[in-house]
Amino acid sequence: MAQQLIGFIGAGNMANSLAGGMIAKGIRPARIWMSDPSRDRLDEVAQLHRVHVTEDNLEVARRVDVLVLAVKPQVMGDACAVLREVIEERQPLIISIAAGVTVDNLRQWLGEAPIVRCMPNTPALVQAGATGLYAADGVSAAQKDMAGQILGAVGLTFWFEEEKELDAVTAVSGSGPAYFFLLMESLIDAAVSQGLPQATARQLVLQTAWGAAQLAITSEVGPDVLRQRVTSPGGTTAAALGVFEEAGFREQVQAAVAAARERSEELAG
Ligand SMILES: NC(=O)C1=CN([C@@H]2O[C@H](COP(=O)(O)OP(=O)(O)OC[C@H]3O[C@@H](n4cnc5c(N)ncnc54)[C@H](O)[C@@H]3O)[C@@H](O)[C@H]2O)C=CC1
Ligand SMILES: O=C(O)[C@@H]1CCC=N1
Repeated sequence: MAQQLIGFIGAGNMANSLAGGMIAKGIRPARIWMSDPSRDRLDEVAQLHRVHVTEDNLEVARRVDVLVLAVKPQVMGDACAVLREVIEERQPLIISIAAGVTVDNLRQWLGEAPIVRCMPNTPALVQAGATGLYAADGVSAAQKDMAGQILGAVGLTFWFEEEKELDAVTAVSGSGPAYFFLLMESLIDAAVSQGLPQATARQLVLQTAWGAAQLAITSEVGPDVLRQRVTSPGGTTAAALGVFEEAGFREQVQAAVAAARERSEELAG
C-alpha cells in the first residue's frame, strides 16, 4: 500500500469507521481525503481524524489512487455521474461499500474502471470488522492486494468469487452488528426490569457479549457446544432458552436474514 492516497466520497458512519481503523493501524491521516456536502460533518471528521476534508467530490477523485465510494445506495448514481470523466481519465481503484450496488450499476455510472465491491461493517472502527470482497474483471492482482490491505487494516477479509454472494454477506455481517446490538439493548432492558441498576446492567451485558464472542472465537468447539456447556439440565439457562425456542427465535433469525438479503437484491434494482 506504500504511500498511496486514499479518498472517501461520503464522510458518514462507515467512512469514519474505516478511516478511524486505518489510522489506528498506522496509516498517516495525511494520506486520507474525505468529501461530503455536509460542512458540519467534515468539521467533525477533520477534528476527529485530522484527515484532509473538502465539500468537492471531484477534488478527492483528482488526487487519490484509491477511491472508496461510501455514500448511501440511493445517491450513488448521482455521486458517480459527476466523477465519471475524472475516473475514466485517471483510473483510480474504485472500492464501493454500498449495499446492493452492483458492479454493473457502477460501470453504468462511472464508465470503465477497476472496481472492487465490498461489504464491511461498523466494528471496523475498532479494527474488529468483517468484510466480504469481490473483484470485478479488470482488477489487477496488485489492486486486489491493495483493497485487501485497506480493508484488512480494520478486520478480517474474505474474498468471494461470485458477486451475488455479497447479498448474503450484507445480510449476515454487514447488518449483523445491529442484530447483536438489539440483543444487548433487550438484555439491558430485561436486567433493569429485574431490578438491577442501569449502569451495572449495561456493564454486565456488554462484558457478557464480549466474553461470549471471545470464547466462541478462541474455542475449538462451535457455539452449539458452548451453549450446551452453559445449560445445566433443569437449570436457569434451560428455562430461558425454552422461552426463546418456543417463540420461534431461530425461525425469526432465518426470516430476518432473508429479509435483509432480499432488500440487498432490491437495492441492486
Ligand atoms: N452503516 C453500516 O453498518 C454499513 C453501511 N454500508 C454502506 O455504506 C454506505 C454509507 O453508509 P453510512 O456510512 O451508514 O451512511 P451515512 O449516512 O452515515 O453516510 C453517508 C454520507 O454521505 C454523504 N453524502 C450524501 N450525498 C453525497 C454526495 N453526493 N457526495 C458525497 N457525500 C454525500 C452524507 O452527507 C453522509 O455524510 C452505504 O452505501 C451503506 O450501504 C456498508 C456496510 C455497513
Ligand atoms: O442497513 C444498510 O443498508 C447498511 C448495509 C449493511 C449495514 N448497513
